[in-house]
Amino acid sequence: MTKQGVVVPAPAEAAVAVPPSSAPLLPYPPPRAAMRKKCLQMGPGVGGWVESMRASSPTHARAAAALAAGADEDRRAAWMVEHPSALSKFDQVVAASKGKQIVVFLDYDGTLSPIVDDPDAAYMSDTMRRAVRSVAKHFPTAIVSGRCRDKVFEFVKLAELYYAGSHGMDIKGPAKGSRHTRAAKGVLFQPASQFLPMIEQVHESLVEKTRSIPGAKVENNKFCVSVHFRCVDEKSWSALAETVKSVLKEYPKLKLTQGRMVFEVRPIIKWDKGKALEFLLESLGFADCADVLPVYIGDDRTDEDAFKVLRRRGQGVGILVSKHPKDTSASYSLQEPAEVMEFLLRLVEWERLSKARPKW
Ligand SMILES: O=P(O)(O)OC[C@H]1O[C@H](O[C@H]2O[C@H](CO)[C@@H](O)[C@H](O)[C@H]2O)[C@H](O)[C@@H](O)[C@@H]1O
Repeated sequence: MTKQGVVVPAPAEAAVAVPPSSAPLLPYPPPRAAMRKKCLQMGPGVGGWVESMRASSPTHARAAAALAAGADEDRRAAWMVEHPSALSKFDQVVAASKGKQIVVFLDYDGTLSPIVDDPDAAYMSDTMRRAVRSVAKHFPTAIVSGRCRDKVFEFVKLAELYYAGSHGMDIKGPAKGSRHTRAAKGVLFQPASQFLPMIEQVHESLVEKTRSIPGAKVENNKFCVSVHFRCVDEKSWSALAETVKSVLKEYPKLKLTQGRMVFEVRPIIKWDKGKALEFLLESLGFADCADVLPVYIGDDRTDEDAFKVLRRRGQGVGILVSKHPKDTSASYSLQEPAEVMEFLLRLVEWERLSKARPKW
């Protein structure tokens, strides 16, 4: 690794299952569900990948739910006890922030924008943008996304936020200062910069090799590459998995993880959304600080790295956006982006009111 901006060597990340911690992280958290790491490394054969692709498909989730409607209801109710709605438990969530600075971390796809077939058309609504802008007026706020940083900025269009693109491998401070953040125009951290030429290469190769698979879409996210299969016929999934696997054989310094109907090709450095969260807290002056409450909202497997960091620090609120029960290290849940917006607006309103309240 070169010295500039790079502090992380590139050892292979072990695909070990993380044992669930039984220790409570917040004074109030609901018990944590057992966590199973679902990161796909080079290990599983194509069969395992296809099984995992199926598991991430909403059609399959619905079919499974229809088959076991009763059992599913029970499962969901039990899951909601462990991961209650951050809206219905709003008072509990904000009670944890007493005397602390809230810092807000937001994933983009599936959290601020609804999931759509075309990744280039995953627009955020103006009302959501207004909600995020209001949040940023009151709290330091960061967008943490798997997307290329420039691309996610094009969608969000708010200069007062921190942005961590490429799953946290490309971090930039706000171009415009706010009451909570001073403008920190430059790039703050790019731990995978030496992988840029390799990512370019693998992107080209994946585009070329998947061309014959209808619906496959390869997206260059600068320090990582996404291979989408949302629009690929299920009959071609194993061909796609086989193709991706064969391309990656040539790149032992890259690893494969899976998101929502997408393969994510990433450098094997030990850097993820969780590390980005810690880096940003440090940049904001909250390293090893008890007076901060990070609130992280995300919907994807890659957001689990951030939820785990909050668990480990025993500090903060992890909120998973999901309609269905999922293994997660988050403490709370919200069903969809519309609920995320409601939560953000309530947070702003609560902050306004608490400032207006006399301090006895
Ligand atoms: O970390 P995120 O901001 O959630 O980014 C993760 C991936 O999001 C995008 O893909 C997902 O959203 C698309 C648009 O709704 C959808 O078509 C796709 O199936 C989802 O996986 C983005 O296109 C990827 O590059 C990101 O890695």
